Amino acid sequence: MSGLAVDHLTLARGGRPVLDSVSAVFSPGRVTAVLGPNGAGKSTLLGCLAGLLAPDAGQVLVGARPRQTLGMRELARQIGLLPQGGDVHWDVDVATLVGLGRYPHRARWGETQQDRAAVARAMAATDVTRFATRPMAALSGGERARVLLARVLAGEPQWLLADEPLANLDPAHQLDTLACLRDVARGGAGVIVVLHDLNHAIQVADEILLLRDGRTVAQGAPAEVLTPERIAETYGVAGQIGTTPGGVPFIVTMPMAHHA
Ligand SMILES: Nc1ncnc2c1ncn2[C@@H]1O[C@H](COP(=O)(O)OP(=O)(O)OP(=O)(O)O)[C@@H](O)[C@H]1O
Repeated sequence: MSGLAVDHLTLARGGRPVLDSVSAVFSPGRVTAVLGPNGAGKSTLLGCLAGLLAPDAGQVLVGARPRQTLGMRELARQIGLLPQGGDVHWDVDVATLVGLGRYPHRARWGETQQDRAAVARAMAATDVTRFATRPMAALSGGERARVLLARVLAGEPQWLLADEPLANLDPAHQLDTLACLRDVARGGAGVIVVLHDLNHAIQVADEILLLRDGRTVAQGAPAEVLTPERIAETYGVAGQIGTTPGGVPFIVTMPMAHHA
């Protein structure tokens, strides 16, 4: 499996340019965090990568192949998307919903042992096994969010695209989810995750793609990309970068005026 790439991707939505000649390469076995202010084009980029949005110009390459040469089923096996703020509004139990994530792999004669094992692994990784028989409507927002991640994980995609997967999660489950994304990458898949919290990004990411106004500001290692200057230029806030006594890097953001 080689990389996933966008090459001079350009797209207007509502008559306005939303992606403006964005080029980037994503690597298997690595977590890339996509960062940028509201409206920067992060979700639009994921939509293009997943084949939900067609660019006006430029292209998405899956391996070395233009995305449009892949059939729907092949694309669904290769790329799993967890959309932003996704939810379900029908009466379905957790195990059934997670099982739907196996759909691109399902053989004609039904569920295999491999399907059942992948569903069990995905539910364990997201800590939803104990909800297996519960209807989705009987779960909290954060619990439902974890089930939706489990559905994507069950498909064991080669590329996991997750758009703000930590929204609605408590701090412990946020960290669990970041660890889960790292595990997915350790297993060889490429992970592309949209995040807002810069601390989550530096914790989880091998690489950061920073967008603003539909353009790439920078792509590279977290320490190279998230400098105080870039944080100021991109977000309009002051960022102070430090390290805990245990060696964990952190970033504190504050209004520019409060920055000495
Ligand atoms: N369906 C749409 N029609 C018209 N414009 C859209 C549509 N969806 C998004 N946009 C616009 O495209 C731009 C990029 O949106 P996008 O959702 O990709 O941003 P984002 O970086 O993911 O933002 P956020 O952090 O707020 O989720 C925004 O200015 C948005 O208003």
